[in-house]
Amino acid sequence: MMTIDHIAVVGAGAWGTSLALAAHRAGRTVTLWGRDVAGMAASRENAAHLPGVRLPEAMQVTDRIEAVLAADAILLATPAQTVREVAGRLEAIREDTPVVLCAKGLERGTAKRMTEVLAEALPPAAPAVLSGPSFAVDVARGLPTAVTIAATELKLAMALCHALGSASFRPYAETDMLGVEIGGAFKNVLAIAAGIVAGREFGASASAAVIARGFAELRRLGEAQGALPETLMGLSGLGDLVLTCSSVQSRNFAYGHALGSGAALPPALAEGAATAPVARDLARRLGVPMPITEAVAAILDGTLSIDAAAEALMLRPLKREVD
Ligand SMILES: NC(=O)C1=CN([C@@H]2O[C@H](COP(=O)(O)OP(=O)(O)OC[C@H]3O[C@@H](n4cnc5c(N)ncnc54)[C@H](OP(=O)(O)O)[C@@H]3O)[C@@H](O)[C@H]2O)C=CC1
Ligand SMILES: O=C(CO)COP(=O)(O)O
Repeated sequence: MMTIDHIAVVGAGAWGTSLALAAHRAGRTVTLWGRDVAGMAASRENAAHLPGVRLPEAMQVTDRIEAVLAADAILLATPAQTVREVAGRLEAIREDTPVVLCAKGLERGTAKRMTEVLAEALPPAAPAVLSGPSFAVDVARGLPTAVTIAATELKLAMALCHALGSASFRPYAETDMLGVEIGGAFKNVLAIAAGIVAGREFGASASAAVIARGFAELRRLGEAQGALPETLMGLSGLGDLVLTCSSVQSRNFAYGHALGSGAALPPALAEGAATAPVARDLARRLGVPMPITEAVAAILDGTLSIDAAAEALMLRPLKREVD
């Protein structure tokens, strides 16, 4: 079996730092790269994103991209809209170096998935995707977490699972990269919808309806592109949807909650805000009905009020549930 000993993580935000800790706990040699990490390297703490979590001395924290290039596998954990630029900086990697995409989003402007972006920006990479219900702070603290790692070749996905798995971090291998990517990107849009529902105090029944009908949209969008239903019902689809639609710990949910309650929008990253209009346009192109996504995109661009969106969703023509 392919052996992965040295793991480099590109992106020293909440997720990149947590994944570096997971790799360290799994016994790997770990390099964490960030663009402004001198303070973190000295203090052994990511004070901005994971205060109070100590980084082990054995973990190399660096702003030198050359330190990443020799790794056996690279986890790319910067936000979705930066993946093209950041991947481009890795052009000197060895042919077929596994590059694991950890961002959850679609690229603005192109509507491309992260694997499509990587194929264009870094052709020598062997792509993989890591996604699933996993708050960075839970992973950083070593709380039990399960995710999916997908690659076209099962043996690469399995090698990555072996490299990252530990008693607190359990990856499952998968070959349906497309399904895993769609689940991870699209659940953020639905988490904003669920946040809006909670912030506007539409009630617990409405929250459950958004999760179930939102999942119907996720499934339709995924299947229209060839994703497997089992993947969409797995950790990266249904699993992450349930997590982020039910916790204010989710930045996407918190963003929606602020919209719904009229509070100031939080400054933290909410990937779903960029993905919503992209997913809406993609769905229209594919002829897939996605009314909740349409509503979120319209609320975000200011063309529809929350109350008008809720009324329009409730008064859509009555239909069979499974259609
Ligand atoms: N946080 C979580 O619980 C989880 C997050 N994810 C996904 O991981 C991705 C990253 O999220 P997360 O880590 O939480 O976000 P954060 O906001 O915590 O961190 C983003 C990091 O990316 C860095 N960054 C941004 N732009 C660039 C760039 N152009 N070049 C280099 N570095 C850059 C930032 O650097 P700087 O500090 O210098 O600005 C920052 O360190 C998202 O797609 C998210 O959906 C997935 C699962 C869980
Ligand atoms: O993807 C996540 C958990 O699986 C994190 O969600 P947020 O980006 O909404 O915080």
